[in-house]
Amino acid sequence: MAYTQSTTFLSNSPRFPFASLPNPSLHPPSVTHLFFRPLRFKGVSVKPHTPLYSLKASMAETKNVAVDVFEKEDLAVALAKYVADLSNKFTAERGAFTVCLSGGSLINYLRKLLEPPYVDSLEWSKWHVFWLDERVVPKTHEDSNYKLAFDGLLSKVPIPPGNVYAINDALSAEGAADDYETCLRHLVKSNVILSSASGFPKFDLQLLGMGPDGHVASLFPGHPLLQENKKWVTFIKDSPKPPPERITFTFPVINSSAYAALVVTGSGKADAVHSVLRGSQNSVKLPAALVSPEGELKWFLDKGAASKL
Ligand SMILES: O=C1O[C@H](COP(=O)(O)O)[C@@H](O)[C@H](O)[C@H]1O
Repeated sequence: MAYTQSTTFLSNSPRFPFASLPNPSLHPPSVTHLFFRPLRFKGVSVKPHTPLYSLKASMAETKNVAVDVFEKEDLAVALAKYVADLSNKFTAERGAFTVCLSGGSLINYLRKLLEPPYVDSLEWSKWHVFWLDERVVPKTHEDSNYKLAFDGLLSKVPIPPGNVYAINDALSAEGAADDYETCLRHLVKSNVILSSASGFPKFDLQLLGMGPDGHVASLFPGHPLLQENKKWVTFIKDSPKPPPERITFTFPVINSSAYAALVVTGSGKADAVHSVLRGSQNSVKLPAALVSPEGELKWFLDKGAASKL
């Protein structure tokens, strides 16, 4: 017998040494465990892209949240499939796929897109790539989110250069934010980016990371920018994480997207993950808890990030 769905097996298995396996009786009513996926054992590795376990969370503001926990390598496989499926869906439906990247660890987790079957089969020419946030540094600087994505992904796939919308690095933070918003408004007018009923741009997919403090894009805990509800793109000059000057999408833009994924790994983020997914309704919300897209939100966690759930 190579399969099991028993939580007892998982708890006892040396391969899956969860200190705190999800226990439905411990959860607030807002988070319910749906099921444990079948896992193979006896020397056979976990099926590619099979989550170790999945949670379904219905957070206050978000109707549709899924949380999958993976071995690190499986996370990259699953994320590639998720992005590829959405690329296929949107390119078939409307001949374009608008995808927004974050910086940080996310880019490395997209690496499987550079392998078969995706590298040769995706309609890269129909991709339009944007950034949720960018540091106000030259594009050649080590801190540049553009450089990170270019070196790790974009330079290796045939996306037309004109479809890669980098932030203007010759401008001040304020100027670059205004310039990027103008660019987005133009692309909404020309129907490259769809428009949501609320009037904000509706990207097909936004790929977010989360810092150990719970920040997403360049929206940091307790910062007044969390309340910005008019601008599409704004700037920050006092980012608690260096470099201090950045531009960032605002929450109304993040939350207008059709699909959003939060890719979070490492035990250093376990407290923030716990606060976002298990925090009480009355507690102060970390920025990641304010991610609430019109469409679907999916969390990709590794065991470390999920270790306090
Ligand atoms: O500064 C930033 O940090 C976040 C999180 O990065 P990670 O390395 O902890 O995953 C990232 O999503 C954001 O784009 C970046 O500017």
